Amino acid sequence: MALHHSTRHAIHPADFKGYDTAQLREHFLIEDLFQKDSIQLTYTLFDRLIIGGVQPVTGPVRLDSFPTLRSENFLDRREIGIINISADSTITVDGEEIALKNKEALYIGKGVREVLFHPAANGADTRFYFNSAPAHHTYPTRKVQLSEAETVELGSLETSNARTIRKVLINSVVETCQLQMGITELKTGSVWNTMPAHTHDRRMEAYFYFELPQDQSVCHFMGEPQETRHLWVQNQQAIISPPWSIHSGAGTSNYTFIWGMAGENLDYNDMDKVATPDLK
Ligand SMILES: O=C(O)C(=O)C[C@H](O)C(=O)CO
Ligand SMILES: [Zn+2]
Repeated sequence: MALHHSTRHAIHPADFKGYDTAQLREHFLIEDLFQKDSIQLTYTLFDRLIIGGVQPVTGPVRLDSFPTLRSENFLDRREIGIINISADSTITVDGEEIALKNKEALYIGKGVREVLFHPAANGADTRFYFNSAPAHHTYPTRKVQLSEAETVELGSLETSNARTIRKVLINSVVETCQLQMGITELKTGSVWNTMPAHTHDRRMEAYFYFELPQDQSVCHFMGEPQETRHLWVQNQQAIISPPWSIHSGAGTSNYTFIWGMAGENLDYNDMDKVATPDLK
């Protein structure tokens, strides 16, 4: 089976305070999301979100179940949101072929039996990033184009945080049980995402950084607002953000990232913002 999985446990913020660099990276950074012809996934016990990457090269890659799920099919009790971060390609959902251009998203509801990720027809590099959460209702499979996303412009060049937030899988656009996903693009010259920072105790979140130019990195900040730590993140790596943690980063250049959330509600604006001078 071309699927590699690992589990990350939920961490108490009092323990988090004592972690050194290696422990922070072991528990919160996902470094290896793409391997030829396989699915690489991390099952986190924060809201049981699965964070994964698929890189089909020589043929289709099937989204198989794995022992942790104890279900016949991956989506027997789950929903999934997939974003194409590469060349135009296709995904087959129970026999129906769906074409996805770069940055287009696909929501697949609970109960689908077979999902196949196909390499691009012209042999171009093909990569899909996905988040999956437990689901208790079946909502229809739906492709979402970037033009359909709820889009907001935030920040400014003066504060180095001018960015476009595209809420792609959000309840004003598509029905989901608990998943929300979107794409935030930093403008040239802007480096700070999610500043002012926030927490949302009702939801955990994952950030996947990409389109980071070669030799550039993002310094990601996490932790309770008065007890923050940082991790250096490279292109196409992801961070698990517990509900009690801020999630904000500054790059050595601009970049793009996909955010995904699961938890208690579907209210994107349910955030506890932290005034920047209060961060420690
Ligand atoms: O740059 C931002 O601000 C974001 O993209 C924020 C995320 O969407 C988020 O943290 C949602 O809770
Ligand atoms: Zn957030």
